[in-house]
Amino acid sequence: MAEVPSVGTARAPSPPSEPPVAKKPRLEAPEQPVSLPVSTPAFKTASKPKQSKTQKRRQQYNALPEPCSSDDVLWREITEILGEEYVNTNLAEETDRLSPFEYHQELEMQVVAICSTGSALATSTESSRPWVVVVPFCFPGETVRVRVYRNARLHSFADLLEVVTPNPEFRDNSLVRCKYFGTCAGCQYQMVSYEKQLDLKRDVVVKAYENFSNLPRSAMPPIESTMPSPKQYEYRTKITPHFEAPTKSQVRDRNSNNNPTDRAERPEWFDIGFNRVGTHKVIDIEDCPIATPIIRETLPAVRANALKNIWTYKRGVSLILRDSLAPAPASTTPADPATDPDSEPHVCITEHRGHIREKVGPLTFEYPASSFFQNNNAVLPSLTAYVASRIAASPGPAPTHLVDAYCGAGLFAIALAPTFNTVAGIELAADSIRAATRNAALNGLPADKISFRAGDAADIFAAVRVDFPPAKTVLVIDPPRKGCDGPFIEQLLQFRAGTVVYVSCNVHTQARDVGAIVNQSAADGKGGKYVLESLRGVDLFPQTAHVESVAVLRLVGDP
Ligand SMILES: C[S@@+](CC[C@H](N)C(=O)[O-])C[C@H]1O[C@@H](n2cnc3c(N)ncnc32)[C@H](O)[C@@H]1O
Repeated sequence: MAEVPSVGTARAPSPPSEPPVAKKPRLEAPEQPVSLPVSTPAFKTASKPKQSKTQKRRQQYNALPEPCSSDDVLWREITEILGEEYVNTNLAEETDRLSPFEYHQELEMQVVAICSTGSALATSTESSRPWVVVVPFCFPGETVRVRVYRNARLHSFADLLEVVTPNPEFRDNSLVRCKYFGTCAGCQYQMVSYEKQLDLKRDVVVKAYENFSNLPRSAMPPIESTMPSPKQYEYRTKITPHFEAPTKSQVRDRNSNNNPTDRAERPEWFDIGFNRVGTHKVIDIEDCPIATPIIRETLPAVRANALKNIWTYKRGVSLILRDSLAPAPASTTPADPATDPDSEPHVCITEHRGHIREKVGPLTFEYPASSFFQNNNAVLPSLTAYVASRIAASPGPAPTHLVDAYCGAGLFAIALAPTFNTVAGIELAADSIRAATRNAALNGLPADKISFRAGDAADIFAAVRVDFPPAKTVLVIDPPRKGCDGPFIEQLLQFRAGTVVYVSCNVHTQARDVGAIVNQSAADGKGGKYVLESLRGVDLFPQTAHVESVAVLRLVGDP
């Protein structure tokens, strides 16, 4: 028997089944991907009659998951296991919520697949009907004992109780380095060799493009092996442990207790850390081995301080611990390209209003602690070098102009700038734009070569239309998890940059957007069409199921 993570606390039972009110949607593939908001209607729709809360809840209960959401990713993989016909029949006959399993029923199951969310999908030959059970921390080929804690549409969620038959192809429990692994929701794969983790992440990219891009296989390039992170532990440069404030009754209890010794102790309800797997409940975490050394060293003091002040908090708090290089003696001096970031002294910034300084290869970046920057510094030199190499592989004349949409503090714009004549970046967050402008100067890039503006990403096209020759322009896009919106894709197709590099922290919305760009460019008759030239996952978060992805699109044919 393999050692298994401890089981979570008892969970609330599933909500009672509500009678469905509307016919359920079927699963037939839509002619156009349902999720593409590529054109917004030019007309105003009639205002809908107001719904009661119950009606809204019923509608949500009956609706299929929002396209490209993690529920949707799970749902598609469940459908693949059960078969579309079976799923459609159950939806039509409204038998999709008739679970064969009771709340807290214990079962032995066979794991048949690993889902892109990192959980395993299991079935049982003893089940009275085909049904999938979603279980964390196990792998295909394993027999596991589980306890059901929630029933949903044609699937249930369960805690792992025991791995009855482990699969050594995936599992080596001696690799686990964290005492919270199996309870904390942060990591999924500590018991998997790093090589295998990279393979699992490649599979996520493959499945994302199969399920969400609406592209035929012939339009997909061979998907490269996942780019590894040089550090597999102690890489995370930012963590945000959180805790709940005391409730009114906890405050009352404390005030009625006159014993000062008791008052000084840690209240038994006080937990500070990350969520317990499968819940929104915080568990107490004293150390996080994927965080950088300075963050691990600082965490005990930050926890102690939160505990000292716990009775002053009125609502839950999310703390921040961010790794930074110690402030430069004079931060306006250009970065010393020879210095290795690991050999410089680090500090941990715990103030949202603090400032971070970070080196990516020879480049220096400074930005406010509360704003976005990639959380794995160790892999950034390989990531930016890979993007540069894909751009350089352009078959035509070398590109001269670069647009960095969703540019944050200027990571890609600044790292790629040396081979371009002119660079423009755009970003919604004004403080990130101020940081990007300053970072360009810090790295010796003149303002007449590189400029940044605050605004919606779609606005960049109006700004560069006159001066940037589309065929010699590279467009880098790195949007948030929800991907690009319709107006942005419309503008992108209108502008038709020679190369588009799409960097993404959500390969599912990336697949949807890339599919839209490829398919629409072939159909809109505006000259040239985009082909997906390369696709590669990048591991920014070892030990977790998360994968980032870089897709390169090239405009081919006469523009
Ligand atoms: C995944 S981050 C990438 C940042 C940057 N490329 C980097 O690697 O550091 C996405 C960025 O998009 C910005 N953003 C979100 N919505 C946006 C929009 N509609 N237009 C422009 N920027 C946006 C966010 O503020 C965030 O900085």
